[in-house]
Amino acid sequence: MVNASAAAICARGLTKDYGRGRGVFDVNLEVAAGEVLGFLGPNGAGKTVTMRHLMGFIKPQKGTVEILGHDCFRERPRVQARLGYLPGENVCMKEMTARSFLDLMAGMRGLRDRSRMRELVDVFDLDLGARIGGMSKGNRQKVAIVAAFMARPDVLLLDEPTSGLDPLMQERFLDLVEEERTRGVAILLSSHIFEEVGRACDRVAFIRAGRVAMTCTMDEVRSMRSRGYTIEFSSARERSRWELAHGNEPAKGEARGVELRDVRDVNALIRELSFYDVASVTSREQTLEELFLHLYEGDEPSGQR
Ligand SMILES: Nc1ncnc2c1ncn2[C@@H]1O[C@H](COP(=O)(O)OP(=O)(O)OP(=O)(O)O)[C@@H](O)[C@H]1O
Repeated sequence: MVNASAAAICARGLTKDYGRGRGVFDVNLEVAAGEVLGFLGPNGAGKTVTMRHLMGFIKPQKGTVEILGHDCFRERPRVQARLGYLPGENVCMKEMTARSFLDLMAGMRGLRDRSRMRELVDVFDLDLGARIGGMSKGNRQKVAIVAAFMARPDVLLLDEPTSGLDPLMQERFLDLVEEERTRGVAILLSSHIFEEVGRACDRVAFIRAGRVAMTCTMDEVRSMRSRGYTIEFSSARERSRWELAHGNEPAKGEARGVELRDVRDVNALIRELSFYDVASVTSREQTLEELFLHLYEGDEPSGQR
């Protein structure tokens, strides 16, 4: 079990400038034991560079990166002995079978107890006799997952972990993350899949152009989310009346529905609708994707109603 007192994963002021605006700049991250931090951001934002620093592969230009209180670069063997890393790019050796690759990785880690490896092979329905080079992307990803989790690490760095997995295997993977979190593991999970982050993570850090633009808890995310409403008027004429009152050109045809996004004040909406003949109102919560879209697009948050 991990010591729960200090942050298990900690980056402070992490900077690596590759020139022309590429790299990571003054990145601060903390993940506690038993916590899953989602790491979201567009392509090239700096997620993998940050993870590779945490793995001790790269020396920070400025700032510090520590895992379980140890400097990731200077104390690399000590740090790596306690963490599991699932790289975004799969680097399994192609000529080996899954069994020989996992045996090699276990040997390198000095892992004697192979019971967890066998459990994970069963969970992910992995064919140990298959040659890695002949595997599908998803099956290669399963090999990498078993390799990352089999030593029961205290810290997990997961770079786009479900890429290539089918929906059933994605489910199993998310169950595994939950199990590890309950065991007290600190987990940093980078992803482009908002739904996955919403399900698996306690907090989310959003990185853009190498800088952490926002960090918040999933509870904060939930309270920031607005709701969308679909109003179905009793007739197309009634819908046109609504559109005109809102300065919109009424749509032609017989459609009776109107979509409203980002509704903050539901009472104001209900009061307004009382002047119309409404057939039905249905509501929908803004998705995590819609909430963060402005960060992807580089815009300011869209005006809230
Ligand atoms: N060794 C390197 N030399 C020069 N530039 C690099 C190097 N490694 C990464 N970069 C640049 O740093 C930036 C961040 O890359 P990174 O791989 O961390 O993005 P990412 O957030 O993981 O993106 P993706 O979602 O596409 O995987 C990119 O502009 C990338 O081109």
